[in-house]
Amino acid sequence: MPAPVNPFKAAIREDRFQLGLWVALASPYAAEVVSASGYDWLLIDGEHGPNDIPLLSAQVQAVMRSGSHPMVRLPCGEAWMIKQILDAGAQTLLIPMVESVEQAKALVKAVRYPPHGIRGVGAALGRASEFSRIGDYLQTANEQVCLLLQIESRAGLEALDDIASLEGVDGLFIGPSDLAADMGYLGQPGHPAVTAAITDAFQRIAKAGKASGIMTLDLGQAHIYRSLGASFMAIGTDVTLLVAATEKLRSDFISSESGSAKPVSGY
Ligand SMILES: O=C(O)C(=O)C[C@H](O)[C@@H](O)CO
Repeated sequence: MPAPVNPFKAAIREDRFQLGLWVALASPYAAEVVSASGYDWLLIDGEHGPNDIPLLSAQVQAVMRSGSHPMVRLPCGEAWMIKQILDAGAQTLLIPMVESVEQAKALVKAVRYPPHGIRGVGAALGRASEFSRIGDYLQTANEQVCLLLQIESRAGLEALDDIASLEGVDGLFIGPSDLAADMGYLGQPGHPAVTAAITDAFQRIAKAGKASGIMTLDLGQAHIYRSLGASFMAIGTDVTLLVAATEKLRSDFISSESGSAKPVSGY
């Protein structure tokens, strides 16, 4: 019995667009709630969400029961973190702030078993092999791991062609917020200079035959990125959606109250 097929990796290989959502509440319960909302993938954010490996693993577990595919962003590309989260059952990893082909080569090795990599052999203890019930896991796991690297600085853009050309790199995700910051446009991910850099990056990623990913909270920008050829894209986050929905509900109630009603306390 082989390792489970990675549906996200299969989809981007067949150039089927994948729509995603950012999950940063660091709650398996909240991740499970969102996982039934119909998104192709959910990014479980270990970089900006207050997550550790056990919590990331619990969210992977919660999401796997739904139709969404869990994509885990680690805080950085440490081989021991990669080993633990792959053994815990994650199949798709997003690694932030990749800025050199040497860094990318090390990450490809970290997600692969020898002789093609350095991933430690211990999945028999983890959900990845269904706790050793998948007999052929070691021989079939490499093919089902999807490695996505973040290009989000001028150095990353400089190294993009070499990184994209690497066998074992399945896609590149452009981080518009950090790229804007590095380019001198902190807080302006939609700045024309940033969009121009993203456009060029998408063209180079496509030329290398790899998938291109991005995220935005602005639907207008999302359609621009789609027109530029984004293969996978997140269009919101659980945190910002929760803030917006709760504040709107309160505001709607207050504005819908008739003048005679006793005012709600606190406003
Ligand atoms: O640089 C970016 O943009 C990203 O990598 C995405 C952000 O980290 C995400 O947290 C939304 O702000």
